[in-house]
Amino acid sequence: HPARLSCGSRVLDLSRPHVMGILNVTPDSFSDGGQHANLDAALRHAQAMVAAGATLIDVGGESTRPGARVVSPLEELERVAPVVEAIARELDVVISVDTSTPAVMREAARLGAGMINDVRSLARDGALDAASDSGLPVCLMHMRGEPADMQNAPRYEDVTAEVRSFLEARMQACASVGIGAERIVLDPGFGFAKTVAHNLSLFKRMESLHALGRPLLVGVSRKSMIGNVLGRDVNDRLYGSLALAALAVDKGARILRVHDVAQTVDVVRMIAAVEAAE
Ligand SMILES: Nc1nc2[nH]c(SCC(=O)O)nc2c(=O)[nH]1
Repeated sequence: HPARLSCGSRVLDLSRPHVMGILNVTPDSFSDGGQHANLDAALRHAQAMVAAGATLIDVGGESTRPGARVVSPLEELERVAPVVEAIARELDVVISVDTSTPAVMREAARLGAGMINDVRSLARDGALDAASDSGLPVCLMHMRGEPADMQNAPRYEDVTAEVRSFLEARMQACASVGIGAERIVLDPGFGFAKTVAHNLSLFKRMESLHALGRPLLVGVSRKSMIGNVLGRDVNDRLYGSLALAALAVDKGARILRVHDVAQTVDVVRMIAAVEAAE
């Protein structure tokens, strides 16, 4: 696949792996300061991740963790818009907006976002049109149901085959509103409507998704698939996250969505050094 992804005013060279830093602007990730303090803290966090080598920052205003409560579009917009505007003004980085809400997609694109990252693959009313109108690239991710119920005994015959056909179908939905394949990034959706066994099998077989001909984004950082295997809680999953980051790059993933940017950048750099050797 052509490795250049045009992200608004910037171009990402996806012939090599990139690290996407996670910037949660949900209340549970906020300090208890006021809105301004939180905006300042968010901008400083983004700045640190860019300094550490992140070439994308993923700004999310709605927690999509299992059981997360629903956020109103207005509330989500009030959290996300100021942060996108500040990063677009202050930093040289591709801003990905992690949202399923059409109004948030439109406003973020207007404020300088360079990519739409929708865990619901543009399923909500108006999302396909909002993404199409934005002109931005879109990450399509596999998920079933909603965070409130997606982990209730998910079942698959062949999880990788079903994820692949889901993503294929969403690519066709995108094509039907003029979002060409060249604007698509694909994501298996680790941790969304999947058991640990499903996640590990999907990870092992993720290379079959290359048949769809689009770059892969992988988000496994600090997730429960690591916690379950290692028996570690969320703040002790760095080593497991780095192991999977290395494996994902080895399997051809081109965007790694992570919390621990500096550490993951070192993993990517070591792999690049080996690949560049004689
Ligand atoms: N594209 C994409 N977006 C995401 N947003 C989250 S939120 C849950 C968490 O970080 O634990 N995960 C993902 C992911 O895996 N892929």
